[in-house]
Order: sequence, then structure tokens, then C-alpha cells
Amino acid sequence: MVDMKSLFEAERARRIEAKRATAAAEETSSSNADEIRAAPAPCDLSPRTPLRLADHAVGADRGVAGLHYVPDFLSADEEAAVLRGVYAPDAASRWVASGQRRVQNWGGRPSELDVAEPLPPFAAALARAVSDAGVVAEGAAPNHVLVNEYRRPAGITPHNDGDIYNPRVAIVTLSGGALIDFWAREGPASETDDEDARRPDAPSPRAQVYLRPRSLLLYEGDAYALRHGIREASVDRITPLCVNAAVAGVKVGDEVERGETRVSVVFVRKERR
Ligand SMILES: O=C(O)CCC(=O)C(=O)O
Ligand SMILES: [Fe+2]
Repeated sequence: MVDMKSLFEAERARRIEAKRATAAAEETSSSNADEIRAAPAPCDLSPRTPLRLADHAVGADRGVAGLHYVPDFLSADEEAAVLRGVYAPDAASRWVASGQRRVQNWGGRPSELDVAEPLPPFAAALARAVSDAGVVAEGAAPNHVLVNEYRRPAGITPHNDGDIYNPRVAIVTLSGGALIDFWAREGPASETDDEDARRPDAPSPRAQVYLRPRSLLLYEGDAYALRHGIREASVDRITPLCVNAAVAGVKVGDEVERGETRVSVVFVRKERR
């Protein structure tokens, strides 16, 4: 038998609650409109289980230890969610020009050990995914995140990340792909000029890794000690030095067009030493 009285009361309670919620929403939208507009975009990534890093080691053929490549670390939806965070209005003021690219630093600059700043949701979610996947030190989620944006044909000159990032760096690639070169610690590198790179005496990288969108690159140990760089180029030529060609779905001789933009997110655990 239907209890009309309690049905009636439930309906009345529902109406009162709906009215209260509408009033609260209006109140918030008038008083905090700017704050809400500037609120960071939420970013949900699915939970990760630890990866078996040995399954993703790619440098052995070229004698480079500590180089790992994980294809499809993010799904396409997750990539889109992270990119929404990178390009959210509240992050717009964080872009700083740096060489041919522009960068956002989160969690303070790499050299500022004392700056404690909460990471925005996209960076926190990705940092957690990287740490849950077990690709950074155990129990130590990254606390510094650098976002790089390259517009074709921009690259980054060969460099070593120095002590501050030691002992390992994880990089997630978004939107466009690129070939990263690992060069000897010292010595010349023909990183910018393709003509130069074709000279018979041109120095050659120790290894190359083709970075597909949504992949994760991890370098530590020997690979950390090398310099790394991305050529200024609109097309990446896959050579026998490319250690992950098969898993990245490219083959020697391929000329892979760069996308218009590549975004990379670099994760570091800064420690007071
Ligand atoms: O964009 C990349 O994958 C490399 C970035 C890099 O080497 C750096 O930020 O130190
Ligand atoms: Fe670097």
C-alpha cells in the first residue's frame, strides 16, 4: 500500500533541496564567478599498476643502459584531459619562452628547492600515474613538473639535465611525436642542421628514441649521463640508431612528419641534497 503522506513529504523535501541548491549556485556564480572561471580543469586518469620496467628497456642494442620507452602510457581520452589542463586559462600566465620552445614550470623552478607549490590537477594526476606505475623512486612522487611546448620545427639543443634532475627523468609526450637523440656526454653534435648531419664525418648519436604521442620515456643511469636533444626539423628520419623503432611502429628509412605541436611533460623528484 502506497504511503501517500511520506511520498508527499519526500517530494516536498526534494523541492526544498532543489531550491536551496539553485540559490547556492546563483550565489556562487555571482560572487565567485572569476574564481570559478579560473579554477583548474579537473583531470581524472585511470589507476595504474607498477610496470615491469625490464620489459620496456630499449637501449641494449646500442649499449645504453637505463633507457626505457613505454608506448600508450596514456589513453587518447587521458591525453585530451591532460592537454585541457596544460591549455586551461589558469595556466596561460605560466608560459615562459625558452629557446625555440615555451615552458611552464610547476612546483617551483628546478633550482628552487624551497618552493613548495601544489601541482595543478593535470600535473598532479599525471605525476601520480607516473609514480603509481613505479617509474620514479618508490614512495617519492614527482614534486616538480616542467611542460615544454614545441611548434614544428622547433627542437631542443643537446644538453645534460645536470645534478638537479638526477637520478631519473620521466617524460610523457602529448599531441605530436619527435625523435630524441642521445649524444655522448662530451663532444660535438650536429643537432640542428640536417645537411651537417649527413656529412660522412658528422658525429652520430649513441642512440635515438622515437617518441610517439601518449608514450612515456624514462632515462636513468648511463642514459642520464648522456646528453639528449631534439633536432630542429619538420621531418624525423628513422635511422638504425633508433632503438625503439618496432615498438614505436616506425622502421629504418621512414621519414615521419612532425605534428604541428608537441607537448612534453617532464617529471622530476627534487630532493634537498
Ligand atoms: O621534450 C622533451 O622530450 C625533452 C625535454 C628536455 O630535455 C628537458 O626539458 O630537459
Ligand atoms: Fe632535458
